[in-house]
Amino acid sequence: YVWPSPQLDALEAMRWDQNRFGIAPLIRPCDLFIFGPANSGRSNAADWIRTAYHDMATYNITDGTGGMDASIRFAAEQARPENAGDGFANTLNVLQPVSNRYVSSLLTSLTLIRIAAAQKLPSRGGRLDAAVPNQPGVPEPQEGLDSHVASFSRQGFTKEEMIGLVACGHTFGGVQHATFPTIVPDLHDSNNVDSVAHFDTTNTHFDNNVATEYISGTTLNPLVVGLNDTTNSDKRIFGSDGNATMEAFAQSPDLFASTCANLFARMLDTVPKGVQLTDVITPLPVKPNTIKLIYDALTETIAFSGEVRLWDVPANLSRVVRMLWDDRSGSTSTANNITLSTGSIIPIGSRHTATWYFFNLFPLSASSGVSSIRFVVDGKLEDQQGKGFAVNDDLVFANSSCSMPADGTGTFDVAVRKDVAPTRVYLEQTSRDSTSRPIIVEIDMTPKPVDSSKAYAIWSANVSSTFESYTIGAEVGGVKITRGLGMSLNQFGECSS
Ligand code: HEM
Repeated sequence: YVWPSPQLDALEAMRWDQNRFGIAPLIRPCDLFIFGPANSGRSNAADWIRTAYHDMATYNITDGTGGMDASIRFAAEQARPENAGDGFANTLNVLQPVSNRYVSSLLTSLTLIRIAAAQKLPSRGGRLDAAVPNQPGVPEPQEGLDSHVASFSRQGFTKEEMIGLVACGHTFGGVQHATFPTIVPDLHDSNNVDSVAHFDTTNTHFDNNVATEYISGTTLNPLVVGLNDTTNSDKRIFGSDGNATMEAFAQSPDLFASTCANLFARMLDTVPKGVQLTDVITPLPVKPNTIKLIYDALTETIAFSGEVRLWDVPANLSRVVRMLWDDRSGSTSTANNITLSTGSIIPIGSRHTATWYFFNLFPLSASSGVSSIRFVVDGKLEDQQGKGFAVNDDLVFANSSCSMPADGTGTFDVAVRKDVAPTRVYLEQTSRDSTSRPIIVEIDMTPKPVDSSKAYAIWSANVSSTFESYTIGAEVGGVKITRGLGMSLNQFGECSS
């Protein structure tokens, strides 16, 4: 995709740049469980994967209802017997706060699956959080094989795919005594105080041991060798094709990994009818980030700062990264270039690196502004195949914005370029609706008297929090536009009176 695209930029960062933008600390080490002691026997990873499946399993391929839409966040869904346990509430407690106008509540859980299961799994965005709970439909262990086959068929999976998906899910975690006391007894194990009977011996890792142990007859999977045969659903499912699929998985870790990557991708992309997923999101080789423009009316300048990420470039301390920019008229003066500060290298798992270069607050003439930037990396031009990286200087925060620490309030000033003529300018604040979906609340701004000697006019609004982050919104020619990096008042000075 072409940068900038606020939604794809956010999804790309969440998917690929986990160390900087999100959830890596919640899944490393693999057995991390933040809702209980280290010896609980449980893990965040297992909870999140089960959550993703239970969210999807309501899908009805006939009418396109249900599917991946974060409806599992509704208490009414979590209260159903098919959703026994606190794993869903735990998952949502962690992931919902990370969601925003561009990233749905369950996206991070999906991201985790992609990271855990197969880095190469294609990743798409565009899922939407449901407004109401879905119909029930998650399979339960006491059901017979025919019922499970019918259930997976309704979800869009064949019998063979059912065997695969269950094996791929059940390489993580296990069955808890507290939730399923008739399947798992109290284990009286000080290394597993929640008495979780794990599906395989490597329950926090993605590997084919669920299959090798099943085929070799050493499995302790409680849904295969449980004392009550009625709830041995994995035994019935795994054996339903004469063990052909499980044999093949046991013989080939690669086949297991690639099959699971496919099936997980299918599971994650099973969305309600009408939801349009994006193209596969791949990491941008060169990605500007945190581009910040701040107008100063006293000096008629714009302070300009930001950073750029180079993806998967070799470590090289002597690399020279320069930035060139076009002013608003599109012309590039040879003076419009700067060498960026030496990068910091952030490993992304064991497979990728992100190397960051920075530029800091240098003033541009407000009458010339900036329209586009490009980079030169060790002499090679990086400009999105000639398109450049567009930068908007039409609506920017003004440094006359100020806070009053005494009462935690303050004033935002937004500078509006005089040729723009918006009918409305407002601050955008992210809030939640009654079902916890992110929504944007608009705080109207009022124009100040115009100073004809300046390139920008100022619009103002008082806000009651110096910590809340706002972006800029405006209506121009009947169209709503969003601008700016989110900023809070405590990033500006104190008000003088
Ligand atoms: C017939 C189909 C299935 C049945 C009857 C079934 C049943 C169960 C049961 C009873 C548990 C124990 C939950 C607990 O104690 O908290 C469980 C755990 C789990 N299931 Fe399934 N499951 C099925 C399919 C799947 C699929 C398709 C996936 C994923 C693709 C999946 C992923 C998981 C995971 C990751 C756990 C471990 C949760 C944890 O340890 O916290 N399951 N399953």
